[in-house]
Amino acid sequence: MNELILIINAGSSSIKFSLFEQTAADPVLQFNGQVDGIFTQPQFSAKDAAGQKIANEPLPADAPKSHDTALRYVLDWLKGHTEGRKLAVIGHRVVHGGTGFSQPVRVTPDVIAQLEQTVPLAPLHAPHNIGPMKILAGLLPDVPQVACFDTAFHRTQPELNQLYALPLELAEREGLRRWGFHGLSYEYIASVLPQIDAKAAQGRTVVCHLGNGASMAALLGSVCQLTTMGFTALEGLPMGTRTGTLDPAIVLFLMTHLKMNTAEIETLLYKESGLLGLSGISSDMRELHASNDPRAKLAVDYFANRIVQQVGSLSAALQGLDALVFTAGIGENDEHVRASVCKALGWLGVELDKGVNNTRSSKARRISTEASRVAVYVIPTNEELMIARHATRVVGA
Ligand SMILES: Nc1ncnc2c1ncn2[C@@H]1O[C@H](COP(=O)(O)OP(=O)(O)O)[C@@H](O)[C@H]1O
Ligand SMILES: CC(=O)OP(=O)(O)O
Ligand SMILES: [Mg+2]
Repeated sequence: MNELILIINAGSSSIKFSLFEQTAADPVLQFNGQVDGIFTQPQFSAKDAAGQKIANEPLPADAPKSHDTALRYVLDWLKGHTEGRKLAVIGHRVVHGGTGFSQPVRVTPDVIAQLEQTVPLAPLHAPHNIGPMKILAGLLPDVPQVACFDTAFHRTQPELNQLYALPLELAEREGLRRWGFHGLSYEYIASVLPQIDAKAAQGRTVVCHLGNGASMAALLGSVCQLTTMGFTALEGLPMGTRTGTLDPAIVLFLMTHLKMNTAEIETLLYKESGLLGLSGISSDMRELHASNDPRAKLAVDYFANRIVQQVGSLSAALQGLDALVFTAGIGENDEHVRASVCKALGWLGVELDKGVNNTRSSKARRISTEASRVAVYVIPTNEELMIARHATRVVGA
């Protein structure tokens, strides 16, 4: 029987996992699932390869609410579903590769020590990316682990698009550059685009990764030219609880005028702003659409407006636009956000097919009319498959 590949994609409030079987061709999915609401109401769910729900249960109420508890719950469940099967490799999504990593690497104690330096650069993610590596090294010391980085895909951006206008020596010494994130998602989209739209794959495509964290990337011939996130996953679009781009002088004002300290400002920028801060209601698009409160509408409108502005900026970097792709939680599921973005892009030749846009599906699909000058697609992302491909290659090498 073929060996298995386990993928862990730990987010700020969830741990997603996928189990693949190794084959001579692409890894084949067996199960996937997650524990979400880790700090609120931790809930475990899992699906089989056909997408059927095979588990959906709350974690024990008396267990500590932590990533550690969530990971152990996932591993226990997997044990019962992988009886007698050998695990060949474990792959991890790591949000920030810092200056040290621009390629997937085998996890060693030295790699973990280097990754620990990146915690201040990705406070919502890095601790939860590193934690599972340590737990799994203890539980399964013989299984190799591979770390795959969200920042790696963006190293192709032209130098001008990676720089900040800071003194060059300081920026170089401290790694103050526009790293970019969600690279595994963009890499997956770039890998399937040739089958969906060969012209766009060779041409100019803007991908909108709109999840709880949200960013956009301009791809020329599937190679990244510009992305909206920068030194950290705070720059660019507003997000569930993150501000997106701000005038940095606001931070100085908070420090000098309101006497806020670093921890308070970090909490404000990462956890209390974005859709949650604007609406005062929720970080979740579903709850905002369900609300009649004008502030819920304000938050949704603000989000869509920023996306439209970024399409302008990214299209300028590409000198035109052949295709626009929506992906991740909001991009794949939210027809309202897609419709308002596309409506505002009418001047660019975007024409949405409303019927297709409003039809729910988990498949990749074109949602623009045949006449639309820019082709618009919804393409479900698959960061886990991308990690499985990398992990297999790294341990095979
Ligand atoms: N059916 C839906 N309609 C609108 N938005 C949705 C829907 N399902 C999920 N979302 C949005 O997607 C977000 C989660 O996206 P996801 O890509 O899983 O984020 P992350 O990986 O950053 O946790 C939720 O916070 C919510 O805003
Ligand atoms: C980089 C980032 O924001 O990741 P996520 O969308 O998973 O929070
Ligand atoms: Mg995500």
